[in-house]
Amino acid sequence: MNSAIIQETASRIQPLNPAWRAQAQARLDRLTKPQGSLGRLEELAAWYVAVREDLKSSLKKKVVMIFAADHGVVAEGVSAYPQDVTFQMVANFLQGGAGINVLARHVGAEVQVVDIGVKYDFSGFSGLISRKVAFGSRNLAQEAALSRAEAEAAINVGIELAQENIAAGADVLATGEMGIGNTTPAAALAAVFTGEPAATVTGRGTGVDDAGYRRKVEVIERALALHQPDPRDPVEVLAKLGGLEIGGLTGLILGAAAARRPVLLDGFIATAAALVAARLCPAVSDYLKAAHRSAEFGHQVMLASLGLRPLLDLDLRLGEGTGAALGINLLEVGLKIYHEMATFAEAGVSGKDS
Ligand SMILES: O=C(O)c1ccc[n+]([C@@H]2O[C@H](COP(=O)([O-])O)[C@@H](O)[C@H]2O)c1
Ligand SMILES: Cc1cc2nc[nH]c2cc1C
Repeated sequence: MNSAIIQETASRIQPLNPAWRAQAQARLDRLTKPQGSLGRLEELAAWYVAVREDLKSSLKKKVVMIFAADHGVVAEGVSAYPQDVTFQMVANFLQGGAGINVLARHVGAEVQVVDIGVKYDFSGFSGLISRKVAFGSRNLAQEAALSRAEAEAAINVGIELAQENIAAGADVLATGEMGIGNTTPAAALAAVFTGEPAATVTGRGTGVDDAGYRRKVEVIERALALHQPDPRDPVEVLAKLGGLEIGGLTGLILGAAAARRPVLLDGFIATAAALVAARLCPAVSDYLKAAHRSAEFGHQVMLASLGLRPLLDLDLRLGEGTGAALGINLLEVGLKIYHEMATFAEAGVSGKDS
């Protein structure tokens, strides 16, 4: 049933119609500036218009969705922090004290926190979206991180939450995640989908030392040798290598694109989810902007394979959706330029050919 929903959602995603982008660019070219001089702010505005298929489209409701989950692979010593930080940070998000809360407040975005697979019982917590598929994934170095049914359920959670948010008026969705250990499955997914060796797409995550880094690369190599994942079956790859939050983000991306809503990608883990989504439906990348290039080694390789050029390069490697939140600001600025700047005719300024 979930697999049919995933297929149906992917089948509704259409490549962007370039006529909308061209019409938006025609207006941008009439504004009082040398043509193209607002660079990527113009690109963002034209992209948003093309995604929404509306020359008057506004950007009001902005949502950052944080999917949180745990990872059995932490038993291999691949993170610099203990697993409990996942649930502790979920509590911090709900109290408004995390980095993402500060940045989301700054850009006027709502933060939603989804328990899709944290190894903790949150009964009694308020404000949390409870969509737990399992109490964490299993250790991908030893066995499949998820069953295929769990992977599909996680993707389906993301699709449903995208649909609910869009029905409630969300204009843009920003990806967030929290999960101690999740740069390991993200790097493993990157290796499978880009075809690069593990060492080329693996970084230090929360900051493992040299020995931890060597262990991490070795764990990923072992997992790839064990599972022999076939990139032509992206859901199976996700199941073997994991991450329930990565599955949730995959669904969020698919659900948003199917409903013509733009998605701002955060860093390394969000981009791993985008790789899964793009294998399910290549046209999905039309609906994505990479908000930033993470300092996590290997992120650039993933972005290049998706054909995405990051907007910001701030050496961020926090996750949570922090880079994506900053991208919201740029998108909003691009649209303000598009809507509010005077044209040459309105301002009585001489154009290039007059
Ligand atoms: O978004 C990124 O590029 C990013 C890069 C490195 C680390 N993180 C965050 O750090 C956690 C994963 O790091 P690790 O070392 O535990 O695998 C997880 O909670 C992510 O949100 C995020
Ligand atoms: C404290 C902390 C906050 C985080 N936010 C996202 N990943 C994180 C990892 C740690 C360790």
